Amino acid sequence: MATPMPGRIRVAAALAWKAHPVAAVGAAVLGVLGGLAPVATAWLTKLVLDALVRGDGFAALAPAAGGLALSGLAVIVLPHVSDYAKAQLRRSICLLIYDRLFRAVNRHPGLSRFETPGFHDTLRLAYESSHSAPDRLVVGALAIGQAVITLAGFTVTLAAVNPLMVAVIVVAALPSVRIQLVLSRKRAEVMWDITPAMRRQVFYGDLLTRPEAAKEVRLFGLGDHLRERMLGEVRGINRAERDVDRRALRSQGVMALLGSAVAAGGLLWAILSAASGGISVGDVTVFVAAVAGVQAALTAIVSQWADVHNALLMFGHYTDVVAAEPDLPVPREPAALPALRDGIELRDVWFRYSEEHPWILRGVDLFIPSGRTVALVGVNGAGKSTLVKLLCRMYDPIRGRITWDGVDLRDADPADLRARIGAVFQDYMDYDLTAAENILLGDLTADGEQVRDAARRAGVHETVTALPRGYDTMLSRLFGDRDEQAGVSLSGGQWQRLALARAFMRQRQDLLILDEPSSGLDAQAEHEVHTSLRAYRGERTSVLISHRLGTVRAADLIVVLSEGRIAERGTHDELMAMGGEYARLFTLQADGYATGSPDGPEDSLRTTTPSTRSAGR
Ligand SMILES: Nc1ncnc2c1ncn2[C@@H]1O[C@H](COP(=O)(O)OP(=O)(O)OP(=O)(O)O)[C@@H](O)[C@H]1O
Repeated sequence: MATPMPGRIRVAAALAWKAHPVAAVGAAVLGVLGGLAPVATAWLTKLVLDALVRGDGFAALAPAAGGLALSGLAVIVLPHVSDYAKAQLRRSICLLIYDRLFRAVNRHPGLSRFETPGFHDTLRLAYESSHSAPDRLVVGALAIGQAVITLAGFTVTLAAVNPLMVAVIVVAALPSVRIQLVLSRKRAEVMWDITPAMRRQVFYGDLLTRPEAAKEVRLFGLGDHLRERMLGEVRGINRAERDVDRRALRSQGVMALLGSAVAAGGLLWAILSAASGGISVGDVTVFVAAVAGVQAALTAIVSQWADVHNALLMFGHYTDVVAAEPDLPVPREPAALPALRDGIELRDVWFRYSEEHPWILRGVDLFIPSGRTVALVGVNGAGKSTLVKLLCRMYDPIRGRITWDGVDLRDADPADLRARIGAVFQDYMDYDLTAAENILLGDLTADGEQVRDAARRAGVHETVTALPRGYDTMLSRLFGDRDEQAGVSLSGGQWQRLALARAFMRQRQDLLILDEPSSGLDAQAEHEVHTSLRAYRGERTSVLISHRLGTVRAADLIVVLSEGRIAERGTHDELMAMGGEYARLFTLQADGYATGSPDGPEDSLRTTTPSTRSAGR
């Protein structure tokens, strides 16, 4: 739910105070002095001029002249000091707000928030505006404070010379205030409306620039098509922004004309009054300064207020993200999750990604005994990866429950659960970091020996040591050392082995989840990895997903998922004897190898296998 405006102001003020109290107070004090300086200058100028006209001696003039020199100095110096304090404040707020924003993002233990477009847009706007919105809020509020002080000083000044003029200027400024507020709301609305287009623009831009996409973009000749689509988005964004700018230009132009007419009328009155002896020459100068000062202060207040208002609207995205409840409920006192003894049980588990999506799992009952290997097989979209995401508690079942030795996963802290799990997902990550860091991310507390050990087990140690800088080689074409060494990129299968090594880093793991762990490996490598995995799995509980049925035949239990339901279960021999879907698929693959069919085992599976991630690299 959106945080109300007063709440946002409170949050922004608290942020400024927390970020840098000295800079915040300094900026406020400098703002007050900066607001008073022009008024003091105008008054002192009047005093000096009137004294000169009266023919007073230097002694009588000296205090006012000295004061004038000082206030002139203040008018020149204060803005610089104030800018320094505000910049200091801005940097500190930026640091603090990034910290809070990403803490809030990390508070969501599950995935659902990241897959909700609305939240995604809010997050993006919060991130993009977080380095500017709070700063604009605080700096804008300080500028308003300063302008209010100047306004008050000049209003009193003006009232002393011509009270009617005060009323005329204020009334003339009122429509401008209203217009600025409407405009700032409109700008925030436009910003929200164009966010999806901006996301698409970034997406197309990424496709045109990312090395991963460059291959297909060239192969299919997509460059111009993608460029056009990106430009289409930019044109749409520009149109929306231009419409608001035009509105602003029209209304602000009218307001500027009105202000000039009022100022010209005032000047005429002052000159005529001075000519007829109604007011002094000093009064004319102070009057002219006051009219300009009041108008400038009102303009500053109005435009700053519009900016503050707009920043408040944008800041609302930050407060929304920070206030959002975790996507999965985490109990205050989570149940302990000791090492797995009996097993993990899914009892009548139903799941869909949202109410708009179809059911993906429909009443799954499954027991994964401790120390055993359970293989999940089934056609594309059967729900295998979804099931393992539920095991990691990336989502909670909509109905039914999953228990870990009898403890409902909903009662556990997801962090405790994940500390007990090692996993390689089908869509594992390649990190643009060094080879060692790519593995170390599996357990940040580990040392170099553990990293090498995991690499050996995943069969990637030799590959890594052969790299230009061994484990310290940057595995990135984007972030290589500019002068010395271009980054190195690995093959799909090598990346996959690194992901395996990362999963092996979890020392306390009780459950090993392998979702297509060898999809990108050559036959020899696949054989080695599976031998190594079998040895490594040892007594560990593991869940293995693979479309290559030869790799799952040794599993203690093979489960065939079909349209979210368990269609068959048993050992390889039992399922073959049953003569159902598993037997059909297995025979299809085996025949492909045996007959050397031109369709081959891989092709015969193409109706059922996913296009693996590495295949796309
Ligand atoms: N984040 C998501 N949001 C919405 N739908 C999703 C999401 N992830 C998966 N799905 C849908 O859920 C269904 C099951 O997907 P899942 O990845 O679990 O299948 P799978 O059995 O692992 O398939 P594959 O063999 O192709 O990897 C698919 O229809 C997919 O479109």
